[in-house]
Amino acid sequence: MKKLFEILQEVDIRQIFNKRDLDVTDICFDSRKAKEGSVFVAVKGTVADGHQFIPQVIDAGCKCVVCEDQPQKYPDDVTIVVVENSSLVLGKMASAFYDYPSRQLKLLGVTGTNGKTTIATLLYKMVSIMGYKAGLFSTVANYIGNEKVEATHTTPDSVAINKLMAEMVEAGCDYCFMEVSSHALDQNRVEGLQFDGALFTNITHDHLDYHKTFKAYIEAKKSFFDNLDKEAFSLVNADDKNGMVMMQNTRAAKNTYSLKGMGTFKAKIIESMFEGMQLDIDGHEIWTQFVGNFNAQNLLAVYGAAVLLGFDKMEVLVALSQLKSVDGRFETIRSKTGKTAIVDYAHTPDALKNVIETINLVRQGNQQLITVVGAGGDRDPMKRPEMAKEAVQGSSRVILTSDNPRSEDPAQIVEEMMKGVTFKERIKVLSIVDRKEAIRTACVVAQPGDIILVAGKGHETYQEVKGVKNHFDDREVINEIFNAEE
Ligand SMILES: CC(=O)N[C@H]1[C@@H](OP(=O)(O)OP(=O)(O)OC[C@H]2O[C@@H](n3ccc(=O)[nH]c3=O)[C@H](O)[C@@H]2O)O[C@H](CO)[C@@H](O)[C@@H]1O[C@H](C)C(=O)N[C@@H](C)C(=O)N[C@H](CCC(=O)O)C(=O)O
Ligand SMILES: Nc1ncnc2c1ncn2[C@@H]1O[C@H](COP(=O)(O)OP(=O)(O)OP(=O)(O)O)[C@@H](O)[C@H]1O
Ligand SMILES: N[C@H](CCC[C@H](N)C(=O)O)C(=O)O
Ligand SMILES: [Mg+2]
Repeated sequence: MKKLFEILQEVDIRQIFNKRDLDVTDICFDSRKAKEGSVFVAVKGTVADGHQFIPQVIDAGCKCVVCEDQPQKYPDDVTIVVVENSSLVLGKMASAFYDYPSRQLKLLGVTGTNGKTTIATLLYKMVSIMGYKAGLFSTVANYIGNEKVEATHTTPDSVAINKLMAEMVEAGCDYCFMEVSSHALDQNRVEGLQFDGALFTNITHDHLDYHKTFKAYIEAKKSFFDNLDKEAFSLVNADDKNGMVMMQNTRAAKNTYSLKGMGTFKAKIIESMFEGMQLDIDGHEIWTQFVGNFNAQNLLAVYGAAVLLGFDKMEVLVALSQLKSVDGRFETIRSKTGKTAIVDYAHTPDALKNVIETINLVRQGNQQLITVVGAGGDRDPMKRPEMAKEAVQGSSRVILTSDNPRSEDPAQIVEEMMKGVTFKERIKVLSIVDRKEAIRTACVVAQPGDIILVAGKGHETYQEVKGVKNHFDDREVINEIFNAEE
């Protein structure tokens, strides 16, 4: 429990009505969860406006409301705090309520279209190998040390972040690694957190349904770097054409990583195989259990971030060579008959292109690549034809299927993907809307030695259809089919 004035300490208040020394038991921004003792923060969202629900929360017993527009009527025993921007204030209040946990941890945030989960998870695993306790916020799961906490978002809301981070501090974590999505940046979910470092991977086509323009999408990512303290470090991928843009207005120390040219941290791929690749990182050769140009970039980013966090370079390199692939990212399953399936979370055109290029780099001439891929419903529709185009260009055959259709008709999504396939290319494309059937067909068509890429859902263990999440796991489906093979 805290006093209201304590959690408002770092907040710019425009006006305050009634008393400040109220007891506060929790911070709430959803009227449906408000109770006596809650401070209700009215946030203008993408669908609704929290201000609409102020009468309801007062009825529920709330004695304090933080808002942008002063309500016309409210009882005398309710404190009204008027601020410029409620969602910014929500982050600051949440930090204060939980005793500023981000200031008690070494906190690194990772942003970019692809690679966030991979890099944040590998850093979390790496510092654990080196003997430190760490926390993780990721798409796949959150962790407090070894304790797994289910993730609902890539980056949760600011109250959930601070609550979990306080538990990390309580559990004795020294480090925290966090994926920072563009939605989170746009909605100020990380406001009030003190980052020691920020990392940028890349920016390519995604989420234009939300951000509308690519410029706005870049701006959202860039805001992360604009808001860093001068004691923090930034680390960006210099091989991405918007890498340097991220650091244009930052006060933080500027660092880059690059496989292609100059950079604070540099690496080269020496040899690639299915099982892994030999890398030269900063003049040292190491064997890693990852493949692909993008994974070389990810590993270099992990190395750079760890060094900037103060770890010994040689110790970092040793730990790097011990790291294994992340759940649902380039996960390999082999059949008794010699077929190889790869499950990967590539759900953007760029990720799909990269993963297919990687497979083509290590596949022998006589091995066919059969790609099974779909695109999510209620998400950026513009990426659909692009994803099909990438799949067709790099594969021997393609089966277009359903991902998470959500509220949409999956057959319609497949048709939209089909628009990216030219008439001439159609001969190598099949549409099978049922994902299980699509995977089964790919496995049947494949000959011993062939590779089946099942892309888009990675670690997911459900398929969301019309608001219902049905159990579905690409890896389970593949194992079942492979086990039934003679
Ligand atoms: C589009 C989007 O990002 N929406 C997020 C946003 O909700 P919103 O702005 O739409 O909320 P709203 O419904 O307009 O309501 C506005 C306010 O009124 C309140 N309200 C609403 C109804 C009511 O009865 N009472 C009430 O008080 C709401 O609690 C809210 O404070 O803020 C909520 C709280 O933080 C999020 O849970 C919610 O995530 C939705 C569920 C979501 O699916 N988000 C996805 C797209 C997302 O965030 N994805 C990224 C990953 C993307 C990637 O990189 O791949 C992520 O970080 O997970
Ligand atoms: N550095 C990278 N550049 C491009 N593609 C990548 C990179 N790293 C991983 N990928 C591809 O993108 C997919 C998703 O990777 P990852 O989960 O690490 O990204 P993410 O940024 O966390 O995605 P999300 O926004 O969905 O949380 C991987 O399965 C792989 O195909
Ligand atoms: N974080 C991404 C995940 C997409 C995964 C894909 N399987 C889908 O459901 O579209 C998003 O919300 O756009
Ligand atoms: Mg992620």
